[in-house]
Amino acid sequence: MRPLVAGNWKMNGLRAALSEVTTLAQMHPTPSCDVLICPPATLLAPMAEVAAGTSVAVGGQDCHAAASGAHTGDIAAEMIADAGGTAVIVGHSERRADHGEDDATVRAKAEAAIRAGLTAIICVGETEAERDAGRTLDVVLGQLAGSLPEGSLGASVVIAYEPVWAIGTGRVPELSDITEVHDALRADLAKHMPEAEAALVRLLYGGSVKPGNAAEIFGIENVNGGLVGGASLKASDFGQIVAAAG
Ligand SMILES: O=C(CO)COP(=O)(O)O
Repeated sequence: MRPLVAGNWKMNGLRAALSEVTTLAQMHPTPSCDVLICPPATLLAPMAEVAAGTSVAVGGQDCHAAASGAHTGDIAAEMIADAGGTAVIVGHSERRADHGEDDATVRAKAEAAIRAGLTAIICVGETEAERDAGRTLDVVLGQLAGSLPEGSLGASVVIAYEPVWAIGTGRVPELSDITEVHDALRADLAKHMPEAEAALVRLLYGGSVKPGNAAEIFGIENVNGGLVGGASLKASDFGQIVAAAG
């Protein structure tokens, strides 16, 4: 399966940062993975213009479930597509925590993404307390069951496993722990869609992915790429991570 290496810029990036995309595309004109950057909404359209015709695709970090309407401050999946985006992250733990998004909300957003023709990158992941209580698989598989739209096709969804305690902390699970969760996700997907579709779903790992650890993480069988935060902001770092997926 062709890996996907996605960068989540979170609430970082002014227009001057668009040059990072040009640099990244020059570093990797023909990467052996799909490359995606999800900038803040203000940069979606200009980044899509800069990235047009290059190896870099552009996506959103969140969308509303509705296609339009009285939802001040929100953006619709259709708007992301209209701005030139091809994917959107939904259910990131920062959205779940900061905005009280539950699985049903995340599912509705994923449905909206698919409706708009975007790839829905659905995030799941346990907190440190949940891991310490031995509940990692319960939590992650529960979020998967609750957040995945009914009848999803494998190519239209991506699952990102992001342990909350590994995000922005420099702490990464043992490779055996990542393996366990990704194997469980892969097996569980077949309960939610036909096996041929489940086999097409890419499973990303996210949480403190850096140039120095990307190759070993991407080497795990059911890890099909990464969702990268801090290390996606600079092409010099992100380009190394893209290379590690090759
Ligand atoms: O949350 C993440 C990506 O969505 C991971 O962030 P970091 O790579 O900064 O840990």
